[in-house]
Amino acid sequence: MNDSSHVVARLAGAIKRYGRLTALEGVDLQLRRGELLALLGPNGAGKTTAISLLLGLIRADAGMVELFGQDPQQITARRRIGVMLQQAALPPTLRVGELLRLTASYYPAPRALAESAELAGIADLLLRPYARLSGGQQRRVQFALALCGRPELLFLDEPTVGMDIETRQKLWAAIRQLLADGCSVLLTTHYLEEAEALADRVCVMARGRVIHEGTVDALRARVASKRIRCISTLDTDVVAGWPAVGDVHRSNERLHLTTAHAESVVRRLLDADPHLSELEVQRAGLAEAFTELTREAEAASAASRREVA
Ligand SMILES: Nc1ncnc2c1ncn2[C@@H]1O[C@H](COP(=O)(O)OP(=O)(O)OP(=O)(O)O)[C@@H](O)[C@H]1O
Repeated sequence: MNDSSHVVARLAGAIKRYGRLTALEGVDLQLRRGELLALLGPNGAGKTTAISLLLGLIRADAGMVELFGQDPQQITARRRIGVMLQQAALPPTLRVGELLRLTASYYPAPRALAESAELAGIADLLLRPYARLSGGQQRRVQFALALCGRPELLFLDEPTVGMDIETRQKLWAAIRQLLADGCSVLLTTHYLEEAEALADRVCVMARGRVIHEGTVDALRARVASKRIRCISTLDTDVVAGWPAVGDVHRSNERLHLTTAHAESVVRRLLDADPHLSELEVQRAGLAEAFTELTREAEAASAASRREVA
């Protein structure tokens, strides 16, 4: 899988500045055939900028940007991709079916209209004018437009914003089907459960840098925290003073705490409170891992700013 011939999109040392602001500070990123890479990060991290480089919408100030081994502005590379961005400017008077036919006509080997409509779950919307659709329906149409050209690589920038839960899960199922057919997907999302449900790999960005890259499990494992819950009368301030104990709080009779050393903390809890009951230990989810990583990156960046000053 590390063979470079499997790489469909690549940033290497990519730098992008907007005036005095450096939006990307040397970003490396690779997307391989048939995989879904989720690009995560807080607002302003540089995700959209990274995607815009790969789409050829903007140029890097330094570094390498490749789409199928070519300059992203090459039409031969662009014909192999499908794109769903956060904002879509589509002719409002056209009907959904007309929009699909028009978009498919730009591609050399598009899907049949019925297949695209079926995949995106919009078969019942084909005769409706685009502008009259609800926000969630418009997002589904945009998804259909992104996949109608039978792309080898799909860019999905926060695709499920504004969708209800059922629609979101249908879109996830469609994405899984595209992946199974060998399509690669670069997804940005603020919904961590979306990355957890779909991603082969995640790339976490903060302040224009990649601060973590790996599988969802590796990201979780990077954060050693476990959540412990139990019914106990122990004082939260006392427990908070124990070594390796993070946040401690109480809701009614239940004590909640986080720690990187679950075994030793559990032993100590049992020793300190013989009446302790309903003990539960859970590993941290992606949300905790993500929060911890971005907090670390913030702290490191604040420290380097202090050094410079
Ligand atoms: N055209 C532009 N002109 C000036 N600054 C820009 C421009 N586009 C982006 N930026 C800045 O570059 C940085 C990265 O922005 P970007 O949109 O890539 O972040 P993002 O990770 O996609 O954020 P979000 O999650 O909010 O969509 C931000 O500080 C943003 O304000």
